[in-house]
Amino acid sequence: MSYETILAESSEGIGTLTINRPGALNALNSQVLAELTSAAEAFDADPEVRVIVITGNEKAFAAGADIKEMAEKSYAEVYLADWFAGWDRLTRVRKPIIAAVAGYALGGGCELAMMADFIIAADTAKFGQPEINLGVMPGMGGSQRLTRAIGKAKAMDLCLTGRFIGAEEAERSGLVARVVPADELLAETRKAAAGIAQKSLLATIGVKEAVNAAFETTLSQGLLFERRTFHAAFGTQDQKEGMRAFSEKREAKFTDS
Ligand SMILES: CC(C)=CC(=O)SCCNC(=O)CCNC(=O)[C@H](O)C(C)(C)COP(=O)(O)OP(=O)(O)OC[C@H]1O[C@@H](n2cnc3c(N)ncnc32)[C@H](O)[C@@H]1OP(=O)(O)O
Repeated sequence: MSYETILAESSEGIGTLTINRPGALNALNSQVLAELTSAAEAFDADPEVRVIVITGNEKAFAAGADIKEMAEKSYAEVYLADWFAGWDRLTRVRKPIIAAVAGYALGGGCELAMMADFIIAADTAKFGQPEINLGVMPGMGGSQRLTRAIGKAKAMDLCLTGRFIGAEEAERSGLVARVVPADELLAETRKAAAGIAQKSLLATIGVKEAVNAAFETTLSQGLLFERRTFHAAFGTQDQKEGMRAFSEKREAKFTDS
């Protein structure tokens, strides 16, 4: 499958999606939405792919939803088309997704990064929700995911002032999992992805579902979900292999069974 606004390639169990609209700082238009979500779904269905990486270029992960595409839309148009609802497709991908962010991750770009399971940021990364400067507000999850990630005070600060934060503040705030030198971003992200790709896919999907459940359920429901998912692991060959390999002091060879 070939795409115009993204590059999709896979090797060694890692599917990489690179947003490719450099002239517009990777602004997320409808075509990017359609292509990125379709490509992510294709990787999700591809047995050769075990982890997905979403990235941009050194100047921008994505400088937001495409302002020029939206500017003249009416309320009826965006409401009836349920503008941005299509991004929910990405959050239904079951395999782990890592966002590798360098440069600007603003508005929809920051929101896209937060749809990933975790973010690895270059020291050049700049995050923000500047929609307020355009007379609107976040619309791809910023008011919800940012608040859950960094708490009310900081989310209010970013969404109300529109200020940008650097990678270090983003890591301190809990938005970003790790910060790495810009020229090592892709190598470090691939290293993290390769490590995850070695694990049992049954276990990685279990982890993803359980951690995400923490945002959707009460503590007691979440703990029960975690425990039942943990119990289910004992029905897999991968649990036997993982625990035997430990006792036999060797690397486990998981078979996703
Ligand atoms: C509304 C919702 C729900 C979500 C959103 O995401 S709204 C968008 C939020 N993002 C922003 O408001 C950021 C907009 N961009 C900027 O403020 C600046 O581009 C910058 C600070 C990120 C970088 O400034 P710089 O001077 O380095 O680069 P520019 O000359 O401004 O940009 C280069 C080129 O890219 C086009 N561009 C940048 N961002 C967008 C965008 N979000 N949508 C559409 N186009 C964008 C910019 O117009 C310029 O292209 P032209 O030279 O052809 O005008």
